[in-house]
Amino acid sequence: MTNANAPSLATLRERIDATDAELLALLNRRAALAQEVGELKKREGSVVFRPEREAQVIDNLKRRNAGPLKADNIAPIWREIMSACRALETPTRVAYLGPAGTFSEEAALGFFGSSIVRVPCASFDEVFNTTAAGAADFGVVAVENSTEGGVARTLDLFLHTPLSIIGETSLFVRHNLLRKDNSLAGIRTVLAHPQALAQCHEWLGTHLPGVERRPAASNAEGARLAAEDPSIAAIASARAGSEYGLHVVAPAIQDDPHNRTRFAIVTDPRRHPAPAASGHDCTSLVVSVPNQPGAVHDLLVPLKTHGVSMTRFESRPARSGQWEYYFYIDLDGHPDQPNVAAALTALREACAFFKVLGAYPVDVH
Ligand SMILES: O=C(O)C(=O)C[C@]1(C(=O)O)C=C[C@@H](O)C=C1
Repeated sequence: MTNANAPSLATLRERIDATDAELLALLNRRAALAQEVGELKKREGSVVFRPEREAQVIDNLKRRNAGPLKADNIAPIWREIMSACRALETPTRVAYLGPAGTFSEEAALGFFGSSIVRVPCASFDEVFNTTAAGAADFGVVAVENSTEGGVARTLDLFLHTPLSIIGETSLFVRHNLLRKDNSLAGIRTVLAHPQALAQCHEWLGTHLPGVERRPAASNAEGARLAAEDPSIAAIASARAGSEYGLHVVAPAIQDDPHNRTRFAIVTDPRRHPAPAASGHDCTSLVVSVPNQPGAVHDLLVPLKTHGVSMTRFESRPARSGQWEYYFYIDLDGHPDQPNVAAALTALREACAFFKVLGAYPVDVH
């Protein structure tokens, strides 16, 4: 059915062009304001990136959104806008596990937007070291996966690093089998990061039984090598596939269709102070308790007493050979809140080892 009174395609496009011109003028007005903010911060000697402010901007807009734009589209659009505005104030150098095409890179772009200076690294250790040495302003590291649990190396590095967490972001992780030839026949080796091999364990057992599974430094590194040798298949993102010119031989091969990975954003607290409270924050700590009866129970008492919710509790061996553990704990709230501050003080007293890894706005979608 056609409506004789409905505007034509040409008319609608003219209106879109006019609206885009208005949007462009508004975006430039916003960019000029951000430049002024940048100059003010330079005079004050304060840092440019304010994750709590960016979280609040997105939160406010989501609340005001009258549609038809979907609420889920607000965060990605404004992250890009703020990324472009931030870049006018100062460049943001971000270290992550490379090479191009990794999920870590996707997480970095999702959190900071695309107006960043990319600093791809060969390992999680290198991400920490590069950021601590000041060659990057921020690092992005995988912390936990919904299928595989905690990322052991990152958790171990958190123990002694001078860096703090200032943000988090999570990604839906869809793995694909990538190869130079568009078939499963003749694959002799599957290359991927050990986490990805584990997340696709069942699929590999069913579809490529007996094929060697070899760990790679990253999925994208596996894809790069698969582009050089048709007997190698890689498990990586579709983005990595296009980056290295590979076919998606089998899409979405992760055993859990809801597979997600959570990333932490780290920085040097001497150069970038902790984010102020945003109103919707998380505080991450790592603690150990004396190896005696009731010690873990005692750890939880201050949280109950002060009404602080725990959103994550994970243990890692302390490597003392004594069955001692470090506990990685996420609390709901920010140390600026009196009940959270009181719970932290009580916890510090109950623990043999106590380190606040950071307090930061929870991921906003
Ligand atoms: O409000 C600020 O502090 C700004 O610098 C502006 C702005 C923005 O574009 O809205 C940009 C960078 C900061 O991370 C936060 C917000």
